[in-house]
Amino acid sequence: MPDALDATPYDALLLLSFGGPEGPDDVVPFLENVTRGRGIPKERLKEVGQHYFLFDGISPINDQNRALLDALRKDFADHGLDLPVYWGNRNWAPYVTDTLREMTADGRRRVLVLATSAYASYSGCRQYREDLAAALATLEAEGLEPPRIDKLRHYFNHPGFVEPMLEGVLKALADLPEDVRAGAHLAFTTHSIPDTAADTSGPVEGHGDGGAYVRQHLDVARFVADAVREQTGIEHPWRLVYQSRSGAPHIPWLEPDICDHLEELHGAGAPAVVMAPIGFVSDHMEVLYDLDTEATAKAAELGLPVRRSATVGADPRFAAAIRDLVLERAATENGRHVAPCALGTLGASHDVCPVGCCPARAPKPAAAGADSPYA
Ligand SMILES: CC1=C(CCC(=O)O)c2cc3nc(cc4[nH]c(cc5[nH]c(cc1n2)c(C)c5CCC(=O)O)c(CCC(=O)O)c4C)C(CCC(=O)O)=C3C
Ligand SMILES: [Fe+2]
Repeated sequence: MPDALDATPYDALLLLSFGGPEGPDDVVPFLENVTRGRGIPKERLKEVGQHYFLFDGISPINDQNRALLDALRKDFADHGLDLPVYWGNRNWAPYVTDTLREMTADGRRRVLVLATSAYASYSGCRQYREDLAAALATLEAEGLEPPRIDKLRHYFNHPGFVEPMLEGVLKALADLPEDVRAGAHLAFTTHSIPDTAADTSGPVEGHGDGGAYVRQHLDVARFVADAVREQTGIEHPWRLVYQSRSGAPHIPWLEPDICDHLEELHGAGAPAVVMAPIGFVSDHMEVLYDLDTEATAKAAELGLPVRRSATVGADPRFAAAIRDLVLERAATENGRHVAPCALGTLGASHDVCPVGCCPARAPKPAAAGADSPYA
């Protein structure tokens, strides 16, 4: 047995995720949960419902989170880190409020949160902090004393997130027919978000110049493309593109869309494309439908060979990265400095979201940040 690791002052980790339907009857109530008050056109909702029905109404995201929980528990146990791991979601059971109620009953007082979004943005960060604040308010209204909550820093550039991704891109390239491999383009993809949300993502100092969301993705994309060149000796042209746009058509969202990009590359004579979903932590519905179904069909129609590289999922290196981040944060809370791990040029992200980070359209209380109403 290695020496026991210690996450004091933290006494639990909460995996906080999106949630997804687990059968046909869940699809409509799930979509209602997701879109409450968010102004998504009815047409878009019908369309997205069809994506889920194509897969028997089952989102892969819940099983992927169960696999990640197993990987985290195994990694912690193997390394003598005695830290219980819980799971709660925004939009489907187990709901985060219920999980926090259970954690309160179990006597947990200091909780660290791991969100299944790696980058800064309202949808990927502050909205989860709002969910936590709403859960805390509910529990307080029930007369309970819920734990104090902190959130782990963004891990988009942690080696345990980036290295499996790089390996996936190399594998996808190797899987292309040899005659088109050397000329293949890399299309790094992430979730499109409204331009205004992108521009105000991350801390206030970076607003107005494109924002942290795009900057962070570009840094990862460049790092991976450079590493591919170092390992293969071939310079593959690359671009950051977007997928899964929703919202009304007159509102600008990040572009180009992956399907338009494939068309453009084909028109320009590209012989093959690797689609690398660097914005996603696991192969959830956006990856299975928007890339593996829609974009892959588009490529087939064009006669363009494509491969889709793997997401990090429950890779043991990712679980190890989370252990590293937990211990890093615990050390900081104890007044000790440890050099934070980060690849690329941006350095490690902040531990505590500053005031004004990734603002909402309509301000709401958000926990686990400098503007949290909770201690
Ligand atoms: C940045 C971002 C991530 C982070 C990346 C990450 O965390 O991985 C993410 C994750 C996810 N989004 C998901 C599903 C949906 N997102 C929607 C809607 C929206 N997402 C947005 C952004 C993001 N979304 C935005 C700006 C909207 C518009 C409405 C709004 O402003 O809130 C809608 C409504 C229908 C539609 O319009 O698509 C659905 C069904 C699932 C579950 C998939 C599964 O079931 O496997 C996951 C993990
Ligand atoms: Fe989404």
